Amino acid sequence: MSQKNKSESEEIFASCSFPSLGLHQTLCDQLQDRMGFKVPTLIQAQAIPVVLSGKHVLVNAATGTGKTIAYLAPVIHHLQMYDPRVERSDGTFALVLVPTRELCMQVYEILQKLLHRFHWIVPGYVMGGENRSKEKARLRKGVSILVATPGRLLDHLKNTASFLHTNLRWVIFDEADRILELGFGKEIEEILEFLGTRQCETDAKGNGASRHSQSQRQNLLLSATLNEKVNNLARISLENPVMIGLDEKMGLIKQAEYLGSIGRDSHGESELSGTPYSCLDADYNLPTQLVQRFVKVPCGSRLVALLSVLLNIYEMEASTKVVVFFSTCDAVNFHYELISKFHWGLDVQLGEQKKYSFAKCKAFRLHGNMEHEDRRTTFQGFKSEKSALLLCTDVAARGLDFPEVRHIIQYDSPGEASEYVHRVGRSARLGKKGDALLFLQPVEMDYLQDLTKHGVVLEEFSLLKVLDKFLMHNQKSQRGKFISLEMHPWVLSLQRALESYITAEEKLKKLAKDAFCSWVRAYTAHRGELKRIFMVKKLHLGHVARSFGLKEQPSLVGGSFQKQMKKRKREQKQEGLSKRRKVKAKR
Ligand SMILES: Nc1ncnc2c1ncn2[C@@H]1O[C@H](COP(=O)(O)OP(=O)(O)OP(=O)(O)O)[C@@H](O)[C@H]1O
Repeated sequence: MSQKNKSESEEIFASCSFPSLGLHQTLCDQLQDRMGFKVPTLIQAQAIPVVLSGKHVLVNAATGTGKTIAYLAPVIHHLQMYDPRVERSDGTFALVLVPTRELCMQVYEILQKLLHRFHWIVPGYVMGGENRSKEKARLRKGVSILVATPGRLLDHLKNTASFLHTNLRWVIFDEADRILELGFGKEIEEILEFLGTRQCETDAKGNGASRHSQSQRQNLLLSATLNEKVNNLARISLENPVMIGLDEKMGLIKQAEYLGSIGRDSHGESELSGTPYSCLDADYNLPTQLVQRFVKVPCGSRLVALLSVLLNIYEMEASTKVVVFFSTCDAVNFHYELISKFHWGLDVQLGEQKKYSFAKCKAFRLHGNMEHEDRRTTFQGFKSEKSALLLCTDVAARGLDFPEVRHIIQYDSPGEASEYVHRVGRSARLGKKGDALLFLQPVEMDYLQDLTKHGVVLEEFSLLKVLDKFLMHNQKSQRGKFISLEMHPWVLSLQRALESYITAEEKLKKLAKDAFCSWVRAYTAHRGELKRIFMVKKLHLGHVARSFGLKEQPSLVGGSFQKQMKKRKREQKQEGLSKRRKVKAKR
């Protein structure tokens, strides 16, 4: 092992074994034989003993560091030791709340593997999009460890009388920040109300006597980023939590501040010793081996730049996995259709015909407007391919563990810096290499400062070098001489080819127009501080249209769009008015 690899793996893996953390031998064998995990990751080594001890825990650690096992293993350890053995009729002992359906499936699949030798502990899931009656039937039979998305869980808590949770001992919020950002805050409050906030209040309410006296409630909260909403959830749900994985460089003062910020007394019973700490300034945890770059591209050349970057990646590495993030479902649909169908034939000197295909591998798409079953197939398909391209919205940004993703391209910028962190976190997992590339237009460069505020620093990627590679024979003498990207011969000819192709393909043209409209709408929806950077006023809509391969100016495309924009403005005005009225009324 080279020195570099050695130190990288030392940063990820601990120098102890799973049994030494206190886990049952059969479970350790299962981790090794079934999952191939020989030693724990650092975060697992820190978290497992604490979770085993029964304390409430807040885990804040970089993406891809093994948080899932850090909570599942201790829960299974305890459950498999219950005497009498847990039975289906005992209902649910552990509840794992996750933000998305894909993450729900992912955690459930890991659970299935871990429980292979503990057949009496039954895993299960409930999530939006699934058949309610089938879920009801499963809950009626009994599920020992339940993975759930918040909306559907609440639905069952309210409407499925046979859902037994009087033995509930663990409530785990995985990707807590995302759950809250997706607007599930209200559902979470209601869920906590149903289940009792921190203690085993269900027993106190006399909802059923337990065969298992161990049922003292333990809540766990896991998040790769911390923010005010997560702090609030921590405040409501955790009792004297132990902080794990928070930034080592921060000292005790920061911990105390953090504990203060979530309303805990740092001199009280909170566990402060021995664990690394907090990122009050919302500095984000990013894998150190991740190479992060940005590319500055004028709006009208964005599509050509994206295709060229993809072409370059697959020419350099015949087999690799790439994820490209877009801001809207329509944009994903358009680019997916284009990339799957468009091949560019170019007459090269000597009469040769070179055909460029921009995805030399299987392409997938994933977004929230897809049918549930299609989402599931994409998720599994992209996971199992060795070389593949995934075009997606932020539905794929959190928690999903796609093995071996090397490149993350953020074609549309992510908005909040925390979203940036989660998107790039789909690569460079567990010490593996990763390259992240963020597309920015010249008018958006201030976004880099916003990232810098959170400790994220990006280097510039030289797109011209990539474009020069594709120069035709007769243009090669001019290599390195094009200063303006828009005038680069490769850009000009590819753009022309794209525009003719899209104009000729009715279906694609329609997709391009829809994508154009929704893209501009999404651009207007940037929040707070970011509005100053991503300003529609600064955009040249004709150039935006070019970035969807449209020759027509937006006025031709935008009849319905203009109407929608007007409607939106009216609605915003109305909202503003009613808010102001409410404020007045309060006063
Ligand atoms: N001890 C281990 N040894 C080897 N691989 C491991 C170990 N623990 C976890 N992994 C693998 O590491 C990858 C990342 O794990 P996981 O998805 O739990 O990370 P995470 O911290 O939850 O990431 P995110 O914040 O993005 O959700 C997975 O592929 C998992 O199978």
